Amino acid sequence: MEGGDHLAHERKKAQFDVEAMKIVWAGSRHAFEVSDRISKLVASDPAFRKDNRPMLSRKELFKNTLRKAAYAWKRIIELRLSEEEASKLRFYVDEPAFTDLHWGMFLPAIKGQGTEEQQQKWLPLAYKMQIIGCYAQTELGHGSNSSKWWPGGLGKISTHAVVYARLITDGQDHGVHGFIVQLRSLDDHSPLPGITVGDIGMKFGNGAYNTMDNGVLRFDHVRIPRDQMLMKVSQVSREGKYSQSNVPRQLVYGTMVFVRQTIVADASCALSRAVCIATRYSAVRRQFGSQNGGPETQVIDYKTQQSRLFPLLASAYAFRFVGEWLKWLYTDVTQRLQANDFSTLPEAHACTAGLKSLTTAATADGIEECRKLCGGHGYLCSSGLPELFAVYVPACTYEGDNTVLLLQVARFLVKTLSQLGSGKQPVGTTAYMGQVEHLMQCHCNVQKAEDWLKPAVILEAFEARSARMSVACAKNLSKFTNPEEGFAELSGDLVEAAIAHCQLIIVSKFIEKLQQDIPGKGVKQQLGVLCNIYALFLLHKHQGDFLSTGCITPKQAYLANEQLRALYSQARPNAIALVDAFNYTDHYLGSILGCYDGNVYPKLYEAAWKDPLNDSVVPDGYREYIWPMLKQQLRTARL
Ligand SMILES: CCCCCCCC/C=C\CCCCCCCCCCCCCCCC(=O)SCCNC(=O)CCNC(=O)[C@H](O)C(C)(C)COP(=O)(O)OP(=O)(O)OC[C@H]1O[C@@H](n2cnc3c(N)ncnc32)[C@H](O)[C@@H]1OP(=O)(O)O
Ligand SMILES: Cc1cc2nc3c(=O)[nH]c(=O)nc-3n(C[C@H](O)[C@H](O)[C@H](O)COP(=O)(O)OP(=O)(O)OC[C@H]3O[C@@H](n4cnc5c(N)ncnc54)[C@H](O)[C@@H]3O)c2cc1C
Repeated sequence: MEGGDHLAHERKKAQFDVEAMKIVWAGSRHAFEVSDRISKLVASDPAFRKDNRPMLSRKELFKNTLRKAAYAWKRIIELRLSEEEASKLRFYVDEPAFTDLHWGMFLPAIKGQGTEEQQQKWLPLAYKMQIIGCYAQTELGHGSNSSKWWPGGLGKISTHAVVYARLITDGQDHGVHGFIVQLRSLDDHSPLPGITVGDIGMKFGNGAYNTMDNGVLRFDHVRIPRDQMLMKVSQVSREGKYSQSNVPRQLVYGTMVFVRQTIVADASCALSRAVCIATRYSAVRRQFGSQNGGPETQVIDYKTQQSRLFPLLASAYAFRFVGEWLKWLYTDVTQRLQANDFSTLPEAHACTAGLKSLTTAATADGIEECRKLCGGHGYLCSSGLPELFAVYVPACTYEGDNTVLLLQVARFLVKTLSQLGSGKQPVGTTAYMGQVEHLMQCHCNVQKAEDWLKPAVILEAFEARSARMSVACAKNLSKFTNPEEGFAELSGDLVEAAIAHCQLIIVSKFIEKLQQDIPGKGVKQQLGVLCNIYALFLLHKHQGDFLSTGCITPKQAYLANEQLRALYSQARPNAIALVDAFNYTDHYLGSILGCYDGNVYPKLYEAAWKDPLNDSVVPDGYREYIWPMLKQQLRTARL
């Protein structure tokens, strides 16, 4: 079967308005229109070709990224793109570059930690890209103060960096502060005196994150002008006197709150991309199961395929909505900070850290699962999945190792519980802790499988599990005379309690989304199915927690699984339409297996012949190495 839409029969099965779902996914009609327009702009411009990335050497790859970045910037200026449009352009160009750190961390660090005066001096230069900055926090060896190691953009391109270093005045160590440091000459790009800087070397996977110049940086007696210390949080006077503003010191880490929030939104994009590929391919692929000489079974109809794929589809939507909410939370906390209200900063930190950890871990695992769901073809670069995995997986490490971040959440939970005694009522995502007495003894009253479809039932089960796990940790911690020793000893349990809390946040935000007015035929109903799949999949996966804390009975766990199977059957006819709703172009997906028309096999065949190895019938090296070997064996055989 050549040409045409090979997935048309699947698209006809949809029980909801796909166009309306596209708007829900994008966040608003305006966001959809911007995204749609920019994705087509990028897809139709050959300058943004990316299918050759895995074939290029590091130097070619990097130069190509510089070309794309310069070209993208030129187009942004020519087309007078807004900030929203420019960041969509970056998204669809789909290539990590030094510009990410410039726009995503260098600029926000100056905005968040610089004084008005500092912002006036540096931001215009940065906005016009007359200087290029990076974010230099991580060290080669922890606390060694020897070398910065890892900052993206540092290796070869940045002219400036926000460097995090200890401030010592009059022999007194005031802790870590941010400093704007010029690294390279603006004339010939050579490192300034006393500065050693370079790339740290090739990273995991071909193409992938190797478009980025992660760098190493050393200073030898480098003098930083006093007014280049970011001074919103604390200051050093001309006389060398150190003082602090009336704001919490934690604001020094504010850039991380911002970036972690964007990483959660990105997780839904990376996961939905992998899921789109695996879902379309699962509908195209037929394997075994033919009856009475009919066609073989589409692999998407195997229950095992559904039980691996549909929770990932549901997770992509769940991460989308929690990402939307997190953006709102971040905007809210930023407005409060501007009004000197710092009360919600700890919660914003805990939410961004915990959700970054959960969503990136699930997305990295999910991409790999999608590769397996595509069988052997998933391992081909032309499936798009190997590069997606390689480029995505460091998200589990950068912006804070995921386990370290969960420990931050655990500290926040323990602190919240300890404050209950003093009558402080928890708010926001920890409000449920205010009902801790009820949650410690409540009984789930599910009696039949459909009872698991009630949002209140699901919420109470997740709240009770989270509260009971946190309370158990707090009780165990109180047995230690040294709290830090206790925290270290119980860190495994604390991480699990933090995971339970963050899963509750994601489930509850999905449920809240469904309480909104959602237009479009069948759209809300499909989202309801996905929400229940997400919650019951988690419940099934973590049933050990739910059972051991006594939140549900074994019979109720069994009923949850029964309901989950029924939900998979409901999702099945809508699966292709649910991934179409992401509105990804074939260029962005970068995958033959996931192409919109499902015409997979001719495209795979054609792509194979484009591989450089197939440029000649006899490969380079044959004459040199193989032919003499064959000749030798022929001679031996004749003897
Ligand atoms: C080719 C095409 C190009 C196209 C171009 C087009 C042009 C583009 C135009 C527009 C484009 C726009 C694009 C934008 C793209 C954006 C993408 C951004 C991508 C970013 C990629 C990310 C790269 C990665 C960067 C990094 O990794 S940076 C390094 C990050 N490091 C960490 O995260 C370290 C983790 N460790 C911690 O977080 C530790 O907590 C700490 C901060 C190091 C502190 O540790 P310490 O031990 O000193 O303290 P703690 O005990 O941990 O905490 C003390 C108290 O502070 C509280 N706390 C901690 N952290 C925070 C925080 N972040 N916020 C608030 N509070 C915090 C903590 O709770 C403690 O409180 P207490 O009350 O208990 O005392
Ligand atoms: C692709 C990429 C891009 C990056 N970009 C930048 C950048 O632009 N700027 C920048 O400054 N940095 C950047 N980084 C560095 C990144 O932020 C760090 O790698 C990350 O914060 C983890 O720190 P680490 O490497 O020191 O890991 P470590 O802290 O050494 O972690 C190693 C292991 O120890 C465990 N561990 C560590 N501490 C604890 C603890 N307290 N309790 C329990 N377990 C613990 C961790 O869970 C992990 O398993 C980047 C990293 C990568 C991979």
